[in-house]
Amino acid sequence: MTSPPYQPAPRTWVAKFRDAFRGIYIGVRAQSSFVVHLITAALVIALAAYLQVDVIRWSLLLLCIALVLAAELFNSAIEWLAKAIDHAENEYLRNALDVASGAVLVTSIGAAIVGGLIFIERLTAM
Ligand SMILES: Nc1ncnc2c1ncn2[C@@H]1O[C@H](COP(=O)(O)OP(=O)(O)OP(=O)(O)O)[C@@H](O)[C@H]1O
Repeated sequence: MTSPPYQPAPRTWVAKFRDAFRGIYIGVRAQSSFVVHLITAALVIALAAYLQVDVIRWSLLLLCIALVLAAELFNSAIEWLAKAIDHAENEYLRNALDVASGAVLVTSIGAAIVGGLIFIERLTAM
């Protein structure tokens, strides 16, 4: 027997933001690798402050951090969906989960390259 379709009540903007922050909280809690990303982000911010990078480089570094964290949140969302769809082994879910992990890897490599270029340029100019 299938359940009737769930129809959420219309939400206020406050409720939309509350749900979005709830999503961030759940996404962070579900991903053990978030700790690594947060520690890396803190180190990048500390190094950028120490090296006094300019506003353009600050923007690039913060954008990279946001991209990696957003990719992790999407990865977490797909993991929750996968759990809802099937608890048995499923080749399609395996592909979806691996593609989502690949997306996190791609953004992390890109962020590492951008951060590396910015810090190497600043350090060699000192
Ligand atoms: N239902 C399934 N059917 C087939 N393969 C699966 C299934 N669930 C998970 N997997 C495989 O196991 C891997 C890890 O699954 P999952 O991402 O849920 O675990 P995790 O330890 O929470 O991962 P992460 O370290 O990204 O948090 C997936 O990338 C996928 O290859």
